Amino acid sequence: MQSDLARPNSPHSVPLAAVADATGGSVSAAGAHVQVTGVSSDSRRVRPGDLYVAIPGAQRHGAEFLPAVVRAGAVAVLSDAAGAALAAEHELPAIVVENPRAVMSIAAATVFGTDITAPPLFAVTGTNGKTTTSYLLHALFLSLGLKAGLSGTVERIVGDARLETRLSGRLTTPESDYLHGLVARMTEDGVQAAAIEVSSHGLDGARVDGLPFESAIFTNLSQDHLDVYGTLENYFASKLTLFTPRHAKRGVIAIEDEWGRRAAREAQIPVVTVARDTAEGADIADWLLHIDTEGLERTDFTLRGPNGEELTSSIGLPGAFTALDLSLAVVAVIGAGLASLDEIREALAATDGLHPVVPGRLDLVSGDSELRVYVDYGHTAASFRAVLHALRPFTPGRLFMIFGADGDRDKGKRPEMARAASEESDVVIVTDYNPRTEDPDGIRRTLVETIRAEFPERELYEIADSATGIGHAVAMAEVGDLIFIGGHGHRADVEVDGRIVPYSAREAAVAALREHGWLAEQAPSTLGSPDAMDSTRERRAS
Ligand SMILES: CC(=O)N[C@H]1[C@@H](OP(=O)(O)OP(=O)(O)OC[C@H]2O[C@@H](n3ccc(=O)[nH]c3=O)[C@H](O)[C@@H]2O)O[C@H](CO)[C@@H](O)[C@@H]1O[C@H](C)C(=O)N[C@@H](C)C(=O)N[C@H](CCC(=O)O)C(=O)O
Ligand SMILES: Nc1ncnc2c1ncn2[C@@H]1O[C@H](COP(=O)(O)OP(=O)(O)OP(=O)(O)O)[C@@H](O)[C@H]1O
Repeated sequence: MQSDLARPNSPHSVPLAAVADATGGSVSAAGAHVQVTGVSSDSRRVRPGDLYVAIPGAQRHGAEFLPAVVRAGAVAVLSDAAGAALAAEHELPAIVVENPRAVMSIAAATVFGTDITAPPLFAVTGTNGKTTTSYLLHALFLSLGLKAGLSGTVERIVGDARLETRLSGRLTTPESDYLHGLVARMTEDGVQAAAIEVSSHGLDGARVDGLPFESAIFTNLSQDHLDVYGTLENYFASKLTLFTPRHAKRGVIAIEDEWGRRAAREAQIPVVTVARDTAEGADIADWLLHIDTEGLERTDFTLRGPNGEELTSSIGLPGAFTALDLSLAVVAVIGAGLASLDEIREALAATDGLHPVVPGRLDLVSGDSELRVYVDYGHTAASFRAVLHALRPFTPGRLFMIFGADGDRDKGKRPEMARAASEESDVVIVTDYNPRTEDPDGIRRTLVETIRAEFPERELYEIADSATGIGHAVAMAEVGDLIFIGGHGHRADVEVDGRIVPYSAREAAVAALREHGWLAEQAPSTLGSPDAMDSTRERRAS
């Protein structure tokens, strides 16, 4: 596992006793003169000089990995009594606390120095749009001439350096030791502003504790993760903890439905609200977004502030919701004092709007082929609706929707996903998505039965293999049609029967487009680069 970006290159040395003081733990006598230079809760990331945080997890106790941790050069342990006893067997000094995960952020902040200095950090939470809004923030920072950072589902970015999450533990919101190390590295590398995706799991797991967020953004809330939370109310309560002084100085909240309005009412920090002028919350929003023109290539908008100030600009993505995500980013940047509206207007005007690259979200994988094919990571009913609604008006032919549902996650959301997938599309192809340890036939059955019962007129195919389903859609498609592949997004693998198997819907789509003559043969390295992709510009012989 690579971990380089989440570590400062020149770490400081901190007395173990100082970490014990900060965490309120007791340190064994052997630790009196020990110095630590890093913190890790994952044995696979331990470096010489580290304090290893041995966490009792649901699957394992981190102390099980002490032999590997010692070999990797850890010099001390922070753990509960059971972990500390095992550490003594390995002659490692230990700080003993009741709940190691709860205080890990304090240890990490003390060692990595993030309690003293950090770039302005912008947190983004919500069911849909965390990744999108984080990339829009990142693109906005860059357009303002700032050195920028990002941490999210797809990758971690520090200036020009990038690390994919599949190489760094996969979590959208990594553990606090990782995040504090990453922020320390950002400081060291001169990053001037960073966007951090914050999941509800991250909030509950104390993963963002101790990070001084200048601003916290709430995009929206809809059904997801009810396997963990039981009710939307509990899920909402988890998200809302971000909007407290413990985490953030101020907030920016989209108030397009009752969840957003409640978030604004119940937040315990000063918040500013944003809504489209057509949305339910428009009458009370501080900032109003008007969509001037929608298209597949760009969305033109005007954002009006509470004092009559205006920003007319555009975003190089389809969907009014992407303009809303950008508005949240703009208002957060202004609120945090990072730039004025005039400076943002000037920066965006210089490039005729913002042209972000959001990996795996509304990702046009067909280049300039006459058949448009999008791959997208969205895997909730709300995101299906938002995207299909945005694409429908610009699809003169048939709209193909290819999707499946996650295994081992919130089974209750599957029927609503099937509805959302079918409402505005003409052809629906249900495939396997990411079954994990669940029986994929059973997952498809729920989706297919819902569509058959509620949309009997819909042209429906059940094709287990995702690549075959994509191939089938491309083979049937004609000029004017549009294919939307929901779920896989940026991912290059899926979990089947508990095993990680390589699979890229993006590559499957490009291969099918080539096979059926929509795209000329190209070297794979040009994949996804519209300029480099030759369209056959001829109607495929059907
Ligand atoms: C429910 C949950 O979030 N669990 C997370 C939690 O697991 P856990 O506390 O049970 O830990 P464990 O696996 O028993 O391991 C105990 C300790 O041993 C350590 N260990 C483990 C193995 C090893 O070889 N060496 C080692 O040191 C672990 O780092 C950990 O410190 O801590 C682990 C270590 O960080 C995470 O990998 C694990 O995420 C699991 C895999 C997961 O799937 N989490 C998902 C639900 C999640 O957090 N998702 C959200 C995004 C949700 C969304 O919006 O879509 C996210 O932020 O990613
Ligand atoms: N404001 C929004 N409202 C509804 N859908 C949105 C919004 N912003 C983005 N989306 C769509 O939602 C889906 C998920 O987007 P994105 O990956 O940015 O969200 P996320 O919160 O990071 O999701 P995840 O936690 O699953 O990674 C995509 O289809 C994206 O186009």
